[in-house]
Amino acid sequence: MLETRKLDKSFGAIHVTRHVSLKLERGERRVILGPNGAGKTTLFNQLVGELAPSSGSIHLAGEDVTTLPVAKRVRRGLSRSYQKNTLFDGLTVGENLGLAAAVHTGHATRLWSDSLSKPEVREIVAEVAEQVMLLPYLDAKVSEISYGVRRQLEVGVALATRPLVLLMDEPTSGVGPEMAKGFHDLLNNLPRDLTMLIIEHDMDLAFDVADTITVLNYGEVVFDGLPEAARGSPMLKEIYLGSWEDA
Ligand SMILES: Nc1ncnc2c1ncn2[C@@H]1O[C@H](COP(=O)(O)OP(=O)(O)OP(=O)(O)O)[C@@H](O)[C@H]1O
Repeated sequence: MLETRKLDKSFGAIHVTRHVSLKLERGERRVILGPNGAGKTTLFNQLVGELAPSSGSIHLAGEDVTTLPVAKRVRRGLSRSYQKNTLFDGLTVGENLGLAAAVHTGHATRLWSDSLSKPEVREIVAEVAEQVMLLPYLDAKVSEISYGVRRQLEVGVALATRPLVLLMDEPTSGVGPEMAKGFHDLLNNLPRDLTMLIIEHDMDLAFDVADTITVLNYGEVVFDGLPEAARGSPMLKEIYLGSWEDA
């Protein structure tokens, strides 16, 4: 469903992504782990289309999307949720979901209240709000919701485009352990055919959510396999300088 082939990225003399080849099957949930500076965000930015790779290619559902801009990738089914997501603070949770759905379904009009009343848009809002547990907050203004609920809404906005692949960059960063656990449950309850790639620093999320784990170190894939195998790997323990044992 999502594949990278020998992806490389350098910033001048700094080689940040080194021959990264990944292959995610439909419905696979993969977590990309790595210590600070391993190149996780740089890889994420290439996948979403914000950064052009120096060489190599990116494929979505069998098509080469390496040179496609962000919006075109979203239209092809590659959606992302991350802190930089622009939520509209003055609008409600439901309106934010509705606008994302309206743009995706081609119902976006100048008068956005018209767009939101379209049956197809309302249907997506109801479905997504349930998926990301936002039903109690639909009428709340974004400026009034908690940080944790914002993170749920960011995932909801990404899901409102009905993606094939959902990319997330550190979805629980800045969220306390209890809320993070709730967030992991939320991810686990998303439709099984949705392919997910999650960039993460925290190993707890990897073990709670991942079908497969990829570990980057100095821009290179140093592990690619099942969570159980990652847990027992001395090399990975070393990379994480002992923090592995806290997981
Ligand atoms: N635009 C840039 N120009 C130069 N170097 C960069 C640029 N972007 C990233 N780097 C370097 O690439 C390396 C990897 O950075 P990146 O942010 O991708 O790592 P990361 O694994 O996401 O780290 P963290 O967990 O700290 O966010 C770092 O050494 C960083 O300084």
